[in-house]
Order: sequence, then structure tokens, then C-alpha cells
Amino acid sequence: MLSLNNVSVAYQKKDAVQEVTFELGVGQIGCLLGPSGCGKTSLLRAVAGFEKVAAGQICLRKKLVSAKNSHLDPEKRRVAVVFQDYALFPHLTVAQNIAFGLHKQSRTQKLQRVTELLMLVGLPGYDNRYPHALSGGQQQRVALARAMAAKPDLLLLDEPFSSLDAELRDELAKELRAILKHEKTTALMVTHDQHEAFAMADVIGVMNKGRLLQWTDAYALYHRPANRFVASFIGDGVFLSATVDKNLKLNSGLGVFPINPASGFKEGDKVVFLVRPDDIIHDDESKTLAKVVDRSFQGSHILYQLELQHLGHSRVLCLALSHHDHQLNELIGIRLDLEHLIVFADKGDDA
Ligand SMILES: Nc1ncnc2c1ncn2[C@@H]1O[C@H](COP(=O)(O)OP(=O)(O)OP(=O)(O)O)[C@@H](O)[C@H]1O
Repeated sequence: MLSLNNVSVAYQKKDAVQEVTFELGVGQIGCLLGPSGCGKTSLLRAVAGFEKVAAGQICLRKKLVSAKNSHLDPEKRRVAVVFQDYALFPHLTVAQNIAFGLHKQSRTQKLQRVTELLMLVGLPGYDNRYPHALSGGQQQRVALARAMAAKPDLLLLDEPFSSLDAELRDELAKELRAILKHEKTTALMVTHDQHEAFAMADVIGVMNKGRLLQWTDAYALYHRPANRFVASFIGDGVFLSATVDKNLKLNSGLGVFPINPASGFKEGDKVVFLVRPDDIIHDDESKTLAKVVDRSFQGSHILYQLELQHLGHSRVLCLALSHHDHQLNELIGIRLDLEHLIVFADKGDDA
């Protein structure tokens, strides 16, 4: 449906997006995720046709829509955009807002589609309200209904929940996914919030400094991050240092772990390996002790920050059931339970 091949976007000859390549299939929901300024909005705007590409190609339905010397106008792309500030027309009712893009349809057809969409976004009967009489979440639902009204081939969503409070954001993200799946809409969203990306997307692209570092599903991003940036950006975790021994094992001070020979590491290599909060198991029987230096109560769990005094005071996170209630400075038993080792060369951030 959507394919990008080595796309770069530049402002005054300075690259904001560099050589991005990915594909999004029909009915898939993709998400561009990354820190502020990484280029995700620029990339989304290039797909919409609001920005020209400096290099590479964008194809929609196998048709070239953007290249260095060719550019199809946004209104000819059959693409709809939902912006973060809703941008509803204040002087039009909800029904008129939704029907705005339905030019060639009869009155009855318009009415039918508006009713169907209001039902879908959970606002039946809101036809005659004006935007000012709606909550933020309701306005965003109407904006979504308006964008979907004409059944675009591709829906683009630019931080669609950023002005809503956290609880509503999670709820809407799940609802929105269900709506898009129901309508079989292909969508590409931009966010800097990984929980939103996890709740919404089939496939997530992590960006940093204008580059797409990995394009895959949430599970693979978490368990098989392509590099250090992705590993630290997705989920919580810390890197511990170690040296590869002669048996191609990592002696971490928390246990000995074999390294996959295919990874190319050899004896003496300095590496870092990722330890997630759920890899550190609190175990009273363990002889490895760590000092509680911080704790945050999360209801069912407590997230502890622990200092490993036998490992140069490195710190790790440990997610323990909350009836294991330990105080600051207490020493508690831990063991490392790594499903699989995520290890990178120790040469700083390679993103
Ligand atoms: N119209 C513009 N003119 C010049 N530079 C721009 C323009 N728009 C964006 N940039 C620059 O391009 C880079 C990428 O910006 P972009 O808005 O795409 O990032 P982003 O990841 O969406 O960030 P945010 O999450 O903060 O919106 C930034 O360095 C930004 O300053």
C-alpha cells in the first residue's frame, strides 16, 4: 500500500530525514516512534505530500507520488490526516464536520455515513452539537470520523492523542485501533509515546536523528532491538559492562551467559548487555545482594532501583510483586534470569 525507498527530507539543504525505507501493507497500522526532533513529523508530512522529498521515492498503491523531480499534490493522494489539535470547523455541527469531505454523495448517502461513523466512534446522537460543546476526547473522535468519512486509502495521524490526559489517551488508542481494524483502514501514526505505539500499531519504526533504526513489531523491538538506541528507548533497562571470556561466555558478576557465536564477538571484547527490570528476580534465597537505592510503588508491583555493590556500584531495576516491601538502604537477594542475551559492543551509543 505504502512504500518508502531511501526517502530524505531536507529544510534549507539540511537533512531532517535521511534515507528511510519501509513498507506498510493494506490494512496495517504503522507507527513512527522517536524522541522530539527525530524527523517523524517531517516524514509523515512527506507521505501526505505537504513536504517534497530531497531524495528517494514514496509510492502509494504502487504509484509513485513523491520523488526528487515529481510530486503529486496532497489532495490527489487519497490520504487523510488527523492532526494533534483536531482542527474541527467551529461554525459547523458535528454532522457537518464529518460530511465535509463527502462531495459527490447524495444527502441520504452522507447522512448514512455520518450516522455509521458516529456510531463507530461512540458518539451516536451527537450530530447537531457544535465542537465547543464537546470534550477534548469527543472532539478527537469527531476529527477521526471526519478523516475516515471518505474512506481514504491511507490515514495519517500526527500525535493524535497528545493534548488528552494519560488515561483517556490509553483508552482512545485502543478504541482507535479497533475502529481502524473494523474499517480495514491502512494508517500511519506519529508519536513519541511508546505505550501509545504498543497499543495501536502492528508495526513500529523507531527513529533517531532523522534515521529509521528498526521497523518491526513491538515484541521484536523489545526482545530483539537492533542497536543500543532502540534497546534503551524501548522499555526500561540498563546496560551492564562485561568482557567476553575464552569460552565465548559473558561473566557478568550476576551469572555466566553464553554468547551466540554468530554475533561475531571474540575473547577479550568489551561489551554491554541489557538488563530489564523483569530480568532481575528478587529472591531471598540468593547470595547475591543488592542495596535498595530507590523505589516506586506501582500498585501490584514495586519498581526498585538497586545498587550492585560488588559490581562497581552499577545500578539495575527490579520489578517485584508489591508484597515484597523493602525500604531504602536494605540489602535484598536477587538473581538474574535472562531469557536471551541482548549484547552490543561497548563503544558508546551506536544509534
Ligand atoms: N519547516 C521547517 N523548517 C526548518 N526546519 C524544520 C522544519 N520543520 C522541522 N524542522 C527541523 O527538522 C527536524 C525534524 O523535525 P520534526 O518536526 O520532523 O521532528 P519530530 O520528530 O516530529 O519532532 P516532535 O516530536 O518534536 O514534533 C528538527 O531538527 C526540526 O527543527
